Amino acid sequence: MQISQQLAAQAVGQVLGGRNLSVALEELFQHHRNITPQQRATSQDLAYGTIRFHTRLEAFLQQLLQKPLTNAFIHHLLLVSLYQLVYDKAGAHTVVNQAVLAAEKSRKTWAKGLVNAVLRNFLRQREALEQRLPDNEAIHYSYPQWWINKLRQQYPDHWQAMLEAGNQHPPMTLRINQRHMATPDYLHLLQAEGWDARQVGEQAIMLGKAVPVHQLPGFGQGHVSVQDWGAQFAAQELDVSAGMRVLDACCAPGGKTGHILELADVDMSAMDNDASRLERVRQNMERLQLNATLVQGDAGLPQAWWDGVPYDRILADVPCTASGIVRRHVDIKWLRRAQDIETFSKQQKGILQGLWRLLAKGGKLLYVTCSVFHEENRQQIEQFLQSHDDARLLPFKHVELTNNHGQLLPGTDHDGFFYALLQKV
Ligand SMILES: C[S@@+](CC[C@H](N)C(=O)[O-])C[C@H]1O[C@@H](n2cnc3c(N)ncnc32)[C@H](O)[C@@H]1O
Repeated sequence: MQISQQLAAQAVGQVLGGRNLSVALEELFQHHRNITPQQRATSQDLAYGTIRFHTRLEAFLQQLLQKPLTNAFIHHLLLVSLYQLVYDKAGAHTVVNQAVLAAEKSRKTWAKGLVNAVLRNFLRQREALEQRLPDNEAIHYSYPQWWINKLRQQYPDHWQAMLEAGNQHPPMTLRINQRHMATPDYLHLLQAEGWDARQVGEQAIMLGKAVPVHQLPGFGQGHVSVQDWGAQFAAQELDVSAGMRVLDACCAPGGKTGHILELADVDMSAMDNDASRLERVRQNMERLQLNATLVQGDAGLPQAWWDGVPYDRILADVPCTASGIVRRHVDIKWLRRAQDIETFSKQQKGILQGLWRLLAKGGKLLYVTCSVFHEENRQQIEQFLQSHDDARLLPFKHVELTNNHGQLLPGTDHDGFFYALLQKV
């Protein structure tokens, strides 16, 4: 556990310094190639959990320190250990002993005693410390205050549930490749092997417990992919049929590209501006045994890559704040700044306008974000409709989208997404 606490503490430090969590962890694992898969998984769990509840853990720690702690590693090691003591199932004494050993390795003579004292004090006074936590929303929910304020203002009836949904462990949801197998058949196969699984959507099965993908029956043969149920609405709403010319703009890593191609034999162009992410699309198409023409380019500047033939369907899964998927990308809470919303919103506007010109008359464009902020979603579409007489908004197939004007609120069964289906008239 000690090495996992140590790596998690380093990763937490990097995220609080502005780095992406998965990149930070990957780099640490590269430097510690001898750790076991179990230690790797534990490091990841501890880093994710500590980042998820950072504000609350910091508030506990501040009550336990007599003077400010200047050593960043020890500070983050204490946060990770507190996370374990508050939220994790590991035994309290093991957590403390291992943290003390990790502190000893830092070669600071004072650190061992301090870590021991802080964590044991926490165990002794836990209830009192909990009661003395400041009555403050940012600490209660563990989100930046600007984020809480924005959700409260935009979702007066749902903001608390949305904040709490973002602090849950995300479910692992599968998409069954209809070209290979019907969803109920794959579910029977899983259940016959004793898996805890249930069907949640037409092609979606949710697992009771996350597993490494290579353990999924038929993963290598392309029978199944991992994709949140809410993300699976995209291919279904796009309303594709055989022979259509389809553009999946902003496609990488190709989750939705694969789904569209599983549903219909379309002529698919999959584009993204990031070459390394396009490579992942290529690998995914290979695994699924599907064909797409991969294009590298800027979706907002189609003159550089478009061949001039209009598309029947366009999927615009635009870059966004990702505020609807914080339970999967916990670092987003701390990496985003309020002003990023405007930057994304401008970029989204440019992409939407650029792509609209490529759509055939009568064709449909599905605009998608994994955000819950109105500026990127309903306000973006309202402005687009005001400035484009040739665009009309179409109704959805999914009642979950109809209920909330295209905004899928994050909940137990899916992440938060926004959808708008536009037709060129
Ligand atoms: C939300 S992700 C797409 C997820 C993908 N549709 C899927 O379902 O797997 C957004 C993608 O947009 C790409 N991107 C960002 N800005 C872009 C631009 N100006 N032109 C094209 N792609 C862009 C990013 O590289 C990223 O892969």
